[in-house]
Amino acid sequence: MPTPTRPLRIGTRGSALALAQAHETRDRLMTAHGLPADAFEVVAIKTTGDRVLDRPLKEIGGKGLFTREIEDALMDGRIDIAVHSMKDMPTLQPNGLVIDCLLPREDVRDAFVSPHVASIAELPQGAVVGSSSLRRRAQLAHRRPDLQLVEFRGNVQTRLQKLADGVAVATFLAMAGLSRLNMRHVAQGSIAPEDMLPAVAQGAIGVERRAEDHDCAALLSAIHDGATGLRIAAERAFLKRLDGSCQTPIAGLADLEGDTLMLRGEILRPDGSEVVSGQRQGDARDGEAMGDDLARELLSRAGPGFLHA
Ligand SMILES: NCc1[nH]cc(CCC(=O)O)c1CC(=O)O
Repeated sequence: MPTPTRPLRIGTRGSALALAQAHETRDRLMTAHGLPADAFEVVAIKTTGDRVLDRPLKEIGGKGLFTREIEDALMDGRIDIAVHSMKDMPTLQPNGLVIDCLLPREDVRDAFVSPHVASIAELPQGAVVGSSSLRRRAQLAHRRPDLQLVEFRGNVQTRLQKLADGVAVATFLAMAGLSRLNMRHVAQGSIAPEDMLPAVAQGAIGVERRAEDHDCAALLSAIHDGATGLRIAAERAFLKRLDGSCQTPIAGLADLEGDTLMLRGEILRPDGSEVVSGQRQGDARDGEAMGDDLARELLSRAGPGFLHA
């Protein structure tokens, strides 16, 4: 809890997007509780994922590449809360930490980004596309096996520079990240979920705290978005059953209409040669069971070895 003598320390990664997300969290807390900006302090923390830029993420391996150091700081009391892209979060939090505060979700779609080409359909035969996301690579390879995929890591500016340098003719980014950076204009367009199902929890920000920190729990409950919470719970239950390692292309999206939740999910072979997809619809309160059940269905239809072949 912020006091006149000690501001509430908000931990996050140091990237422009992470800082924008931390500031959004701070602004929502200020508004909800009538607190001044100096009741908060944003603390930037470097993670392994930020440090190692010369290798594909799947090679560095391990879960929580972008989160471990931040969770350590939270457990040690060096920060009071941590702001995360839920897309990057492992499905289980370490003992003693909880995420029960989700901010209202941004645009869930992927953006098609290219200086020269308007859409996936208009990419010339054999064009070079940059992406380090296993999901996006597999989805694209499935739809356009002719395209050539190259690894593309780094922050948004780095990736745009690579496009300007001609390393690739197009890439993909989350619309949510571009929106939060006021950079939607760099996208040629957004891709409908029917054409490219987003990553589980894409566009959602979660705020993590120590489980026993009841002051922070009370502070955060005022900015929790219930609808986002229900959607993310269903999507992450789906992911958890699949035990989405970083090696597995998985996509999932839940939508809410009133009390009805619709969940779509898919798993792919990394080379895009096969996709298994399905959906569930039901009462939003059963979202986690739906996610688990859909994952079981996809696993059994895919057969043994699909995810790790
Ligand atoms: N894996 C990196 C990452 N984690 C969250 C976002 C974007 C913001 C979001 O999805 O909430 C991104 C970058 C991207 O996919 O373009």
